[in-house]
Amino acid sequence: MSDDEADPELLALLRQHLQGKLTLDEEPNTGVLEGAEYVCDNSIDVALDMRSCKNAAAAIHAQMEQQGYSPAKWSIHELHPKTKDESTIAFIFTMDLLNFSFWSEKPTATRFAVYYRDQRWTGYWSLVAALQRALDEGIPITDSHFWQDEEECTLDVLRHVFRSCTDEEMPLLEQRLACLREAGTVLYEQYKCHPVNLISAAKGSAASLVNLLARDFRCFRDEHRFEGQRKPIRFLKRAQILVADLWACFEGESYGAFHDISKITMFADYRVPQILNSMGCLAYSPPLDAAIRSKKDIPSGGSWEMQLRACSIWCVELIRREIMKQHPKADINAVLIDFFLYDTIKAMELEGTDTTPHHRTRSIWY
Ligand SMILES: Nc1nc2c(c(CN[C@H]3C=C[C@H](O)[C@@H]3O)cn2[C@@H]2O[C@H](COP(=O)(O)O)[C@@H](O)[C@H]2O)c(=O)[nH]1
Repeated sequence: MSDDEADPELLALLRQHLQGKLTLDEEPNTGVLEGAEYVCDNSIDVALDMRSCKNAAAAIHAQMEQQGYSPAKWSIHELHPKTKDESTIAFIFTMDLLNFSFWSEKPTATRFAVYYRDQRWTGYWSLVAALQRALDEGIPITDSHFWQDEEECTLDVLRHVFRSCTDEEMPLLEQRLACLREAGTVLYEQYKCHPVNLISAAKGSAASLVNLLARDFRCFRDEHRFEGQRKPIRFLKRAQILVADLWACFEGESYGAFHDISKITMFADYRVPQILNSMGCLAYSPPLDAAIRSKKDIPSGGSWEMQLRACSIWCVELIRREIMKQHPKADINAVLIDFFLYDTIKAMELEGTDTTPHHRTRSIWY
């Protein structure tokens, strides 16, 4: 299609709008699920196994029921903030700005770890622990003015904030500083220096908030072209998990009140594909399986990586639909299923029962 021809999807939307069927700003959508389905339908190295998805749906629902899985669980995690105010919004915004790429090839004893409250924290929890520790030490790490101050917020200060109790440094420190700088500038220029104004701008819509983050912050715009296609596929993982963390932390009230939270999909990271594969829901082609098992680097934005991310999103959506089919009254969405799967694979890792390794992609997207 030549550049001067309008996008057929846009034409369809405008036609519906003109026919009064759709008020554009009433039905915001992120496009993540549609993109995931498209890539999944065109994947040859990752496939969904429907029988395993059905079995997984039954098992996940039963365990979530048994554990009373709900948004309230989020605040129970000992490192997550407990107050329900603007400082918590700033904490969650900072956390999900930097919520990426903690994996290490080193063994547990020497991998990057943060020592805080008498414990060694690794992975995602090392991020949360480091932010809490910085605040305890009087470093305004969640303040966007600090992020913009090149005298105060230097790479060395960030090295101190994320200092490890081993010899390994936190991965991608320079990229993390760049994310803080960019976010500080955008918040200063467009949102009166505080992410609470982003939430207000979204007017209670989860999809709108995700779209605002992707539109205004380059470091949240997690979208990539699949096999040279013209239109990028949107994963928006950190934008989505930011909205989900707000929703869970505030238990769907106040700053976490989103009428369309069901529009948020699974967060395409490196942990949930791992458990979906170990449950038989995701199957890999022999070359991809071999690459993952031998912990080879899977390049960000490559076909394999996009198939892994998209099929994981679509797989969780099919599991969610199956749960709703088996239990029409279940109060479950993709966010809660995702949180449950992440926590489950982390528990399996702690017990040493996590069988296949997760895929290794180093990027700022997840
Ligand atoms: N899909 C998905 N990805 C998640 C999380 C979380 C933590 N969420 C907490 C909040 C509520 C939940 O109950 C969790 O307790 C982190 N990650 C991602 O995983 C990777 C870190 O892995 P590891 O290095 O092993 O800790 C990294 O890409 C990080 O961005 C999640 O929930 N879902």
